[in-house]
Amino acid sequence: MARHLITSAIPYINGIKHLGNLVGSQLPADLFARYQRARGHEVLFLCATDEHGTPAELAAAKAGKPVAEYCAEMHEVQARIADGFRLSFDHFGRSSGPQNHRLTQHFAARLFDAGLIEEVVEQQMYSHADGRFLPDRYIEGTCPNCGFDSARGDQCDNCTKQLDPVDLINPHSTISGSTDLEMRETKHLYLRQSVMKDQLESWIDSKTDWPVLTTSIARKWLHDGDGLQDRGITRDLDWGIPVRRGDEDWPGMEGKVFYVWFDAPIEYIACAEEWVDAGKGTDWERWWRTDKGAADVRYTQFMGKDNVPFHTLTFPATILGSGEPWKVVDYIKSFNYLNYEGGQFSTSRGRGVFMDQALSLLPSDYWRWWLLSHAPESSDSEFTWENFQSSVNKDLADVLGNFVSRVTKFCRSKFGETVPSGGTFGATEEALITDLSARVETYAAMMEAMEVRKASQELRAIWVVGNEYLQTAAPWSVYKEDPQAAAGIVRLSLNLAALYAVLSAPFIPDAASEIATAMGLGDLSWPDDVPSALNRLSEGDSFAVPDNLFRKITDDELAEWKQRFAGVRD
Ligand SMILES: Nc1ncnc2c1ncn2[C@@H]1O[C@H](COP(=O)(O)OP(=O)(O)OP(=O)(O)O)[C@@H](O)[C@H]1O
Ligand SMILES: [Zn+2]
Repeated sequence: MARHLITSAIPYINGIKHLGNLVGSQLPADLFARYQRARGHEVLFLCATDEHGTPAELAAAKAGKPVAEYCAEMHEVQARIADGFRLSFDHFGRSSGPQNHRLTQHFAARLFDAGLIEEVVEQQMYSHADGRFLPDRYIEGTCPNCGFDSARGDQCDNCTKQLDPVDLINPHSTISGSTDLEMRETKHLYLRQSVMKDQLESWIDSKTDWPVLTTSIARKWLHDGDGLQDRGITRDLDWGIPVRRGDEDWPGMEGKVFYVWFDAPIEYIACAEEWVDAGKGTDWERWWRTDKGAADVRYTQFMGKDNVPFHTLTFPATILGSGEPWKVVDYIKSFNYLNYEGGQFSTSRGRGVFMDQALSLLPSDYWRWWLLSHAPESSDSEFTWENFQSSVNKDLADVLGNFVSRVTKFCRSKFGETVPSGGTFGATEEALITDLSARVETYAAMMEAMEVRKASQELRAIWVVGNEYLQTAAPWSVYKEDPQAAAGIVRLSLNLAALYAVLSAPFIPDAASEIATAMGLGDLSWPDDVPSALNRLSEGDSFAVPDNLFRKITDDELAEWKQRFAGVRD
């Protein structure tokens, strides 16, 4: 039995996530976790909300709530929606929890002792009207690069250039609108990533099996311009993890907090501690400390491309730089972007379909199937309502749903709701079993490799094979001449339905469990081989005809939804 630690990029707290966020991180991580559990492996699957930083403060201010209260509420909202999508986290934590405070302060102390943190006195924008510094998104102005007039202090949303507040032309405070700003001295901590460049580079070079998307982004940051830059890891903000050196004060850093990108990945570790503190596990270090039992853990991370630099460089620099035996990631599965109807999904602009809205239209399996089978792996992909309708109707309703419905209904009409006896396997059945054996092997290999689209294609092909078999074997015709032979075909087909439940569960867990329940399958453990899997239901076992598993999306619905989601969410 292998041990898999799996983390999804932690979703930011400032709103409900869109379908792009879901398919770029949590959903494929869930697919992999479900698959590894089905294979009998020990899995710890963690996710959390990412709660610090200026966007959280701004969103709370807009909602008229204290930021801590806002985050607590939004965490509950995100947790509930994650449940709705059947995301099978072992724990869904919070980066603002006390565990993460302690660990983040601990790492900062270790890095300081190792000479990897530098104290820098620098100039930052100070607003007289607001009586505070204006980091990141608290300041807006004209982009020096492209001329966009509402570029933020940390980045221009138009040209994506990373900015420093001091770069902005005609800057103003986003709190008060005031332009009465001045440059003031303030002290900040910098993580000396540049010192670790060679170590990080040879570590990245050793990852020859990683997606090119992951390693190419890491290399770009290692080499572009003057090479890997040191990064400011503190901010003049109230909301965040106070800058402390372990449990001691940090002279000169009073009133400052760590930057969100420093503490967010540390939450992957803190979340395991939260999992124990919540009474769900007993030993978190067994997953995270190689000196305390984590040496045999395989750690896989899932994320969208914009998160790659922090996971390939900043976070590894943090944990390697600590000099302590923390588990380092073994594989980073990254994704391109899912776009929406000819443009981008955007939380800030309310563009696209958001997770809560999706669930109000259709059950989660419909979305899970479409999103995973169109995952933006080798390039960006695009959600269109037409494509969604066509995939759902064809793959789920016409292929899988139809197969299960036809075979169970036919059996009930001729043999009743028990698996019929009699009949033998002929050449058609032998060919089917050979074909399926090869396909199931390919499917498993694709799941193992996290080739999400290819795995979905193979699963669909496995469903198609069943339909074709039923079409060729035609038990409804055979029955007229030879009911025994028809019984054999039906028994095999019922077993196929049961096998489909097992194989499909990582993608569409609700439908899979409906099929399994209808077939009287007690467990969804992975088959050792196809021939024995097709004997799981024996003669005389009872089954039920499941309710219509999937319904079709009508043209009227398509038109209505397309229009409803064309604008901007309020
Ligand atoms: N359009 C997209 N397609 C795929 N993955 C995405 C997309 N947008 C964001 N992601 C990924 O979603 C995960 C969660 O993102 P997060 O909550 O930080 O929002 P974000 O990146 O700020 O997105 P947005 O700006 O649209 O809110 C991250 O791993 C991110 O890389
Ligand atoms: Zn710009």
